[in-house]
Amino acid sequence: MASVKVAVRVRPMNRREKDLEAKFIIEMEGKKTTITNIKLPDGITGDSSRDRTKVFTYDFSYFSADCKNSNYVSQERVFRDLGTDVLKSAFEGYNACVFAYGQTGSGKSYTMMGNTGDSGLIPRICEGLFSKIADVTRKGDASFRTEVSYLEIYNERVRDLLRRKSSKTFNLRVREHPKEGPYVEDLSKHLVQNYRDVEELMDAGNINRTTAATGMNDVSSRSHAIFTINFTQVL
Ligand SMILES: Nc1ncnc2c1ncn2[C@@H]1O[C@H](COP(=O)(O)OP(=O)(O)OP(=O)(O)O)[C@@H](O)[C@H]1O
Repeated sequence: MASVKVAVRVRPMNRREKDLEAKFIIEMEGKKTTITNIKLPDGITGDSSRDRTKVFTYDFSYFSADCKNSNYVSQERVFRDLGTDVLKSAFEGYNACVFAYGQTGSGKSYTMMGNTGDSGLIPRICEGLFSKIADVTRKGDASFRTEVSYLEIYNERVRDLLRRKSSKTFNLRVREHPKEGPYVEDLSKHLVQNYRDVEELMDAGNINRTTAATGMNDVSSRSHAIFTINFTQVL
């Protein structure tokens, strides 16, 4: 299995874009994503040396703007393509990570969290995780301890989103463990038994994020949140 997989997903146009009669400049076929520079309106000069078309190849190119498009995929399919390997690796003992990158409103939350009734990657990964843990525990092979942490990096400072305000909430230090690699000193860990517990902690942490606490939208591009689930086998 490749150690890194990259997918790009195009969301449907929103009301504003439709009102502006915006045109799609992205096309997808198989793994390929093609971007075509639009023709500049008469009178506006651009850099004529730029290629009109650029083609990129990713592990997956998903086109969500038209359900009849051959590159349209369901949330379930996104999970099968990207989430199942994460689960497999985690149970093989590897650290696994999924992250979404993109500008405000580009569809990160939709892909990661999904909607009521059609969940995204994180709920599906958690469901898979807890169901596998339940399976193994039922067979009496092992039992597990599952803990979560939630932090925000804002203005290059690390902040614990799940701890009541104290000296250990803000400005946490990132350190390097000789065997286990980088970690955040004093980051709180919270025991969870099921996805409901995970969801409650995510909701609590989201309230503490700088964007929510200040109501400032412009900070969202500088605020990065990292949610970690750690499960260890208890003998
Ligand atoms: N693949 C998709 N299919 C259908 N609708 C989508 C898709 N991706 C995003 N949307 C819709 O687009 C809007 C913006 O998406 P979303 O809130 O996920 O963006 P975001 O990148 O998380 O934004 P922010 O950084 O501001 O939190 C939402 O209304 C969402 O439902």
